[in-house]
Amino acid sequence: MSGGNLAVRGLGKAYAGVRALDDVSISIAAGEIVGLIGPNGSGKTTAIDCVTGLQRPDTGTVELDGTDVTSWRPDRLAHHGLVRTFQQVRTFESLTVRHNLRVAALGRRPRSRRLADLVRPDGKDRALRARLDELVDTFALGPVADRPAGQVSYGQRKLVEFAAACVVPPRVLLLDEPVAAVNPTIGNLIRDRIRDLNAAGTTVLLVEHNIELVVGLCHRVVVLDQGRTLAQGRPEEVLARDDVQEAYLGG
Ligand SMILES: Nc1ncnc2c1ncn2[C@@H]1O[C@H](COP(=O)(O)OP(=O)(O)OP(=O)(O)O)[C@@H](O)[C@H]1O
Repeated sequence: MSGGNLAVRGLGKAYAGVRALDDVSISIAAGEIVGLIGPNGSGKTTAIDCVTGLQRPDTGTVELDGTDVTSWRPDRLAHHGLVRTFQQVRTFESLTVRHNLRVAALGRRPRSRRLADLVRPDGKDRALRARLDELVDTFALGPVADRPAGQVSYGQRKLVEFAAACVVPPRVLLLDEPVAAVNPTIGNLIRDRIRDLNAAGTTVLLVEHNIELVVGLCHRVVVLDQGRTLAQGRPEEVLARDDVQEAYLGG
């Protein structure tokens, strides 16, 4: 995998009078894990939404490996290796866990190949089946792989969502609270998978309230407060700052 540099400059976004982001700039070098943290409502999800094309920023630009991708649609960004997960899981509830991964895999292919794969009998689709088996295995989803996603635990659905984002290893992965409301076993599994992906070359932007996870994983953190960048730097140094602690207590 090559590339994975993300440069966000001067991002601004307002929702009906609420200034969610104000002149936010974040640069992430290929291979980094950067934490985007801050109190509730500080603009973290809005930042991810603007970077991944779900929201159109009012101001600012997003560059992926030097290409201006501002306001590109999410599927176009995914084809260029920029992928996200959501704070609230978005699995297809009536499809099995394995089928959810298959849909994600087909979604990452060019349209022409997607159609061919959909009509191809499952048995001939060996490479895809092998990749799905591998994901089921590494995300510990074996026991529930053939159950509808709507019938597995919330933590397992978080794993499905994460695994779906990795069907093709992304160049840049944006994770929106991947361990929120999951048990420690699943939380540790998710932490390990983030490490593995990063070791294989994926750049990661991690939005997370679990500070232990952030400190354990991130090379740098960026702190947002009321839509503005309050601080950035090494996790231990930034978290020790009085203004950062005050922002959290006030949030
Ligand atoms: N679709 C929307 N319409 C109106 N206001 C919104 C919308 N989305 C977010 N906001 C507001 O924008 C601000 C930033 O919200 P955002 O969800 O980006 O923060 P956050 O840091 O991700 O919060 P949390 O940690 O609670 O998930 C908040 O004041 C929020 O109420």
